[in-house]
Amino acid sequence: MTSRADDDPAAGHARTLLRTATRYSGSRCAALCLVSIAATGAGLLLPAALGRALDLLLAHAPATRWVLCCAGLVLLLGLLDAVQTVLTGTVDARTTAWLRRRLTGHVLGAGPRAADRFGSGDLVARLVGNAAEAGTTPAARAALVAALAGPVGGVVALGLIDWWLAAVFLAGAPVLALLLRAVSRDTSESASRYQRAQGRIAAALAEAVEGVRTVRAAGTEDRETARVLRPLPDLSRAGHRMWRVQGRAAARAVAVAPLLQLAVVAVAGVLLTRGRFSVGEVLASSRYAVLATGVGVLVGRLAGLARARAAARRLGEVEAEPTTAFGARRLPDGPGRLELRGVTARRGGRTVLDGVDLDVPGGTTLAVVGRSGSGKSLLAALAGRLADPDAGDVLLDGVPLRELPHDDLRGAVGYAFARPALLGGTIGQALGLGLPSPSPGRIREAARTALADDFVRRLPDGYDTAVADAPRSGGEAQRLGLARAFAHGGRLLILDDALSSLDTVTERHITDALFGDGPGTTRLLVAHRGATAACADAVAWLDGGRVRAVGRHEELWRLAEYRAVFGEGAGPADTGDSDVPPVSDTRGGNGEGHDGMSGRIRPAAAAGDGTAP
Ligand SMILES: Nc1ncnc2c1ncn2[C@@H]1O[C@H](COP(=O)(O)OP(=O)(O)OP(=O)(O)O)[C@@H](O)[C@H]1O
Repeated sequence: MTSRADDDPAAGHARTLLRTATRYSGSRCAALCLVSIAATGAGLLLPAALGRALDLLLAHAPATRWVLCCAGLVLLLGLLDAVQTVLTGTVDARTTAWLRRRLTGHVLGAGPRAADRFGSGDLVARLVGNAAEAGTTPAARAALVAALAGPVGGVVALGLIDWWLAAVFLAGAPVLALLLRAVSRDTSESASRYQRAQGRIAAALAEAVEGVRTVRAAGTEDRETARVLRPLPDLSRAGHRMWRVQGRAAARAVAVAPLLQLAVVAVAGVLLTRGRFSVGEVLASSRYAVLATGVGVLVGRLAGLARARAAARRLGEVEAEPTTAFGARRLPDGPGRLELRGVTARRGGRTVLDGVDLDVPGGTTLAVVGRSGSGKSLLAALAGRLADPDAGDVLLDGVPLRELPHDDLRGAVGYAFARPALLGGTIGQALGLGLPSPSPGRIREAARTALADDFVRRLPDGYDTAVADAPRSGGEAQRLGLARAFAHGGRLLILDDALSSLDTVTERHITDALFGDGPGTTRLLVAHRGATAACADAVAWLDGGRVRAVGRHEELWRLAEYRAVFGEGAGPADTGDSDVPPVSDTRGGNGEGHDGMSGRIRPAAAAGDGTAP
């Protein structure tokens, strides 16, 4: 038998999230519940005290005690209301903060997958807007319990005065119950649609802001505005429906409740004429009838709770996205040997990498080349476990990356990207990101290697300049990204197109420094330029999801199709033979390495299709 959580994982996650969040604000929630119920109790006592005081006053009997009692209850109600307001605010704030912390950690733990699935704008809408709405759930539940206690207490009080009064009320109660059920269901549905439309607007807005230069260049501001706001009619329909549901419920309540109150007062009047009731009891009955039919408050509370739960469900969808699990196997000492064994990765329903095998000995540099979309960045992401393959394994010094603990893995692998995101308050902090104790000396040394030190020192506050106040070109940003990767260190350095915006002289300087830094680091380099590939010990040429060949750049350069990857036509070096040597041919005569690189970088036996194209 499957549970509801199995049927709808997002709803299951939403329930767990709300349960844990409620526990987090547990004592305040309990206090809020008690205060709300106490306020309802005081509200229930007031009519009885009022009735009693009125009877005594009409009978010219001493009524001071009861009048004081009424005044005390009114004061207490005011006080409890104030405490309730403060507690509701703090519970909402704490729960929202907890949800945002939890979801932010989860999104970052899930990696690029969450951003790919939801889009950054929608994620922001969920973590900011929906978290705030979902954060009201514990307080809304407490308020609902108290709001329910009012009508229930009212009916009980009517029954205590005379069972006829309760019977008259209960005869009409099913209509009210149906009304409330419809409010809860319809509001929940409309709130989900409303929040989804909000998310779509946020996602489109984030895209438009990111691409604002393209939009300006194309002169399509109006069209883009229309695209961003396309979900508005949907949003408006859902919003109107929400108000209609509440309005209709309130109108029905207005029609039904006074009828029930009138019926109760009529019965109380009959009992008064028969001498069974005093005037005070008639007053109390009419007040309790109003309390018992207090559906207006309930409608508001139920609608609020339905909106909060719809928002929590959207958070549950994010929470359902699995995070990366890490192992406990320690990384042994080693040179940084990287192995890909039968690595297959699918994206967008397409197999981008299909059973790739590579073996990169420690301390060597492998350049990965291939046409645009051939899977170079994906391979780089798999090599440092920014993503997991759908099949096969990636190993560092003999240990599958999946089995490594988070800190061992991140400490061992450094990354630089084509468009590095600089995170941190100052440039110095951004360069030391991820280091347990970033020393200024280490950061400066790394910046010098990346040829970034000069322009950083020219900034108003040098390394202490706020990232937001440090204008930088694409090449300067890349040099900062490289500096961060160099400062990070580690036995494996992955440069995913991280040199593409550098001028050729700067690139030459950096590659010289990079490849001359001794045998301590293994490097995987996504390269678009022949000059970059030429610096590497070997090149892995990706084509059609496979490693077409591995060899030194100058060796592969003899092949016209290889040259075509770099946009070069057939030249004097062209042998006229378009056949790619099988992988085994590229290894050289000893069957291990290639062209003097024996045993250094080689595809595993099955790597590459090994056939002529
Ligand atoms: N999240 C994703 N969803 C769908 N397809 C994806 C996703 N990520 C990558 N792809 C596809 O996988 C293929 C390989 O992408 P990748 O970025 O690795 O190529 P690349 O060789 O680095 O290209 P380039 O040289 O243009 O940077 C591309 O066709 C790309 O569209």
